[in-house]
Amino acid sequence: MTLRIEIDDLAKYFGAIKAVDGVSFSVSKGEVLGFLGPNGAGKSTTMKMITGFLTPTRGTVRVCGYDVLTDPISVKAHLGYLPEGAPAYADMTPDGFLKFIAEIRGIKGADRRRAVDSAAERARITNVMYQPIETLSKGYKRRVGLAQSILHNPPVLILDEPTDGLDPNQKHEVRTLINEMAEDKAIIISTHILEEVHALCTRNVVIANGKVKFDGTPQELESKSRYYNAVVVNVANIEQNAFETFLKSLPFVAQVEPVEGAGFRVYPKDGQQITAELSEKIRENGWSIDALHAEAGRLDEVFRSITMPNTGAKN
Ligand SMILES: Nc1ncnc2c1ncn2[C@@H]1O[C@H](COP(=O)(O)OP(=O)(O)OP(=O)(O)O)[C@@H](O)[C@H]1O
Repeated sequence: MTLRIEIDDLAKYFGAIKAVDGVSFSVSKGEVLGFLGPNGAGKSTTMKMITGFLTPTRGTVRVCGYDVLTDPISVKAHLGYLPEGAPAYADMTPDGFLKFIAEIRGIKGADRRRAVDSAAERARITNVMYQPIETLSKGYKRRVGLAQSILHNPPVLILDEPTDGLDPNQKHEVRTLINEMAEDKAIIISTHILEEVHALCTRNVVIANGKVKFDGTPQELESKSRYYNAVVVNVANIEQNAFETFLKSLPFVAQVEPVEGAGFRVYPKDGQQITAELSEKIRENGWSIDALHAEAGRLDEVFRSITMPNTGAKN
């Protein structure tokens, strides 16, 4: 495992606001770290400190072994950063903007053309290269930002909500691009989208109120949800009260609650998978199943259970 990003006791205070308060984690080559948390948790502030755009109040950041405070130029050379929102320089074309960024990064001559063409191709923007950025759709603007971040083929990528504002097809394309790049880079992405946690991330760090609340795999994260492996089930040819009693009598069921117009939500004992067993028991009774599906976890609900463990949510 090659450590590419090392963050130790990182903090940023804005007056009395502790935006980031003692965050530590590291990211290795081949990892895509999903950096998650509710609004105002401190994600963007952390990313800005990793990329050298904000000076920490306390703590250290090392990128490929270079300290962001003492060696900011080496850090910037080794990382690509997609900030929130759209690129500045709205009156430039993507071609002009990318050439300009290449120039700043010291990429010249034939190398510059090659770097611009390759980044444009990977970010799928070759068809809009000569159109002013301000006239592009939100999705294309986002992809121009992404092209900028990978222009110098950096070993480390920091992407702040890379799929924000994209339609489902564009989201899919950007996720594919990130997956393509994942093998030989260390990547941090911030996101609000649970689907992305599964589609992209090998590991997740959740922060809230500037502190790390969780560091683990996507599966471990999802298991924090009270809906983890819960099943919603409805049958046609049995009276509802009798069906509820039957469900509660099953040995692998912890809890049953009615779902408005859709039967019952069944919570498993010990978070186990119960879909197959449950459908078998129902069929044994000769009832026909109208609906039976595992509950999809919800990221906001997972955040709640991690950050507010005393509200009845699972912890
Ligand atoms: N320049 C600043 N001056 C004062 N407070 C700030 C500044 N930047 C951020 N904050 C505060 O720091 C906290 C963390 O903000 P940050 O933008 O890092 O959160 P976030 O997790 O990225 O949120 P979101 O998901 O909404 O983008 C918030 O309370 C925010 O208001």
